Amino acid sequence: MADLTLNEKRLLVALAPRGRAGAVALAEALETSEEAVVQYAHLCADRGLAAIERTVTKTYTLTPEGEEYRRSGLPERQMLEQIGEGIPMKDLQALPLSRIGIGWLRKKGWITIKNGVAQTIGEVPPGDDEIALAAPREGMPGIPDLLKRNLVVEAEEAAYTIAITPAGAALVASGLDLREETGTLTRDQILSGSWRTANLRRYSLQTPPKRIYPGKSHPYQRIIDEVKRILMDMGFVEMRGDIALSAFWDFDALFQPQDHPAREMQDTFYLDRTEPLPAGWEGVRDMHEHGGSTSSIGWGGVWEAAKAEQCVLRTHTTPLSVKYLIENPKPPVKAFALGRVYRREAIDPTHLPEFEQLEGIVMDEDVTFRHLLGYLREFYHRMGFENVRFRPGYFPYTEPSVEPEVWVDGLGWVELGGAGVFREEVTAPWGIEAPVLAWGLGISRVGMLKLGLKDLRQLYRSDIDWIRESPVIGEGE
Ligand SMILES: N[C@@H](Cc1ccccc1)C(=O)O
Repeated sequence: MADLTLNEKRLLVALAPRGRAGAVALAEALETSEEAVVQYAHLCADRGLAAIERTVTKTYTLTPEGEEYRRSGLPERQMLEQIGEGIPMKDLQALPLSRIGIGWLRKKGWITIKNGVAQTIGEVPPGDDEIALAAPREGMPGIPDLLKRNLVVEAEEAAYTIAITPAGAALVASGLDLREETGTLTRDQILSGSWRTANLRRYSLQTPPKRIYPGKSHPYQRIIDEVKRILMDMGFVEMRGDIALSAFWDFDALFQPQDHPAREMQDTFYLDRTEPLPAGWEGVRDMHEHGGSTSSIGWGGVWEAAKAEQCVLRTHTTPLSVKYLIENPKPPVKAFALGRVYRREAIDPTHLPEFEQLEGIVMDEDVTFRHLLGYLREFYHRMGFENVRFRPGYFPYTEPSVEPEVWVDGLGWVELGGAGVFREEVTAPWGIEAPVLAWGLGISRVGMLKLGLKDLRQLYRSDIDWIRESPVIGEGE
């Protein structure tokens, strides 16, 4: 029994001659608290050296009202003493305490009422309630009534009795080392060599340690970091940009017609501000109106600068790609952005008005649609999604376009965004000539799936228990 500490040994030694004793008495003998004794006893009990018995006693304290009645008698008793043999009801009602007393007098059958006169039944010995009120103790028959009348309150008190087991007694009989224990060695003890003779406290390998929760980032942030890491591993550089930008960048530069439904107020958050059009905007206007100098015929109609100048909260991260390509028009380009986007969605378990998108572009002399599918498949594989498939899609800025889907057990195919090859209508106004593969993928959905959540909103919670218990994802941690 090397792993008993001095405290448990002392408890056993104190217990041995008595066999069994109350924790309070033991605490006195060991000059410690009752709680400490119970704690040591539990450690002994775990090793089969002692047994603990817990008895709960109920105690009763009088309420102020109960205290008063204990002194002067219950209202019905006080009244009974005043009425004598008989009393007209209205005189009875005029007596002090009558509001409480009359009801009880009748209920207990101490009076009967005939023709407006209350008649007593003579002397009544104290009832169970009165006996209990004098000195309430557990088990008295009058207690429930006193509780109901709110004259006493009940409390529970636990008392512990500890008994030594034969194994415990044998251990004590075999002699226990009761020298002071050393928990942590000091420098002096090491230098002087006195550690050799010190009674070192042993480690208990059976006792489960207290759980500790070191600081860690939010589970969703971990996934975002993981996604960024994967893209960087795949050779992409990160692009960043503003959350608020003009509709020119969010829509027009992406060849989204000015009457496109996604541009409506009910789908997009418009800001009360405008931004001047950037240099080169005329190319975008021409593209919309007639296809510029390409073979495209554009959307036709008149392109309005005022609509393009309106600022919006970005509805996707794709404008970052166009801006980045304008600054880096020569291949090769491999860039990604992971950021928040905003749409006027009604909130439900799978829709939020703000969420994260992963945007990516690959521009090179001879990249094709097949490379695009390869990149997407590779990305999802690295994210842990084995099965990826592509369905034809439509976006005003890509041709061909696809919607990648991943298979999730229990959910089936889950759609995760869009992708395609940028149309000439997007790239030509800026003199970009090499093909550009592009995608915009919902990352909050991925986060939800990877964290096993059923509701997108849970991603943005800061529920501390959830965060504490959430597993650490990603490598290198
Ligand atoms: N921007 C699109 C996704 C997309 C990006 C790039 C190319 C094609 C599609 C969306 O929000 O859903």
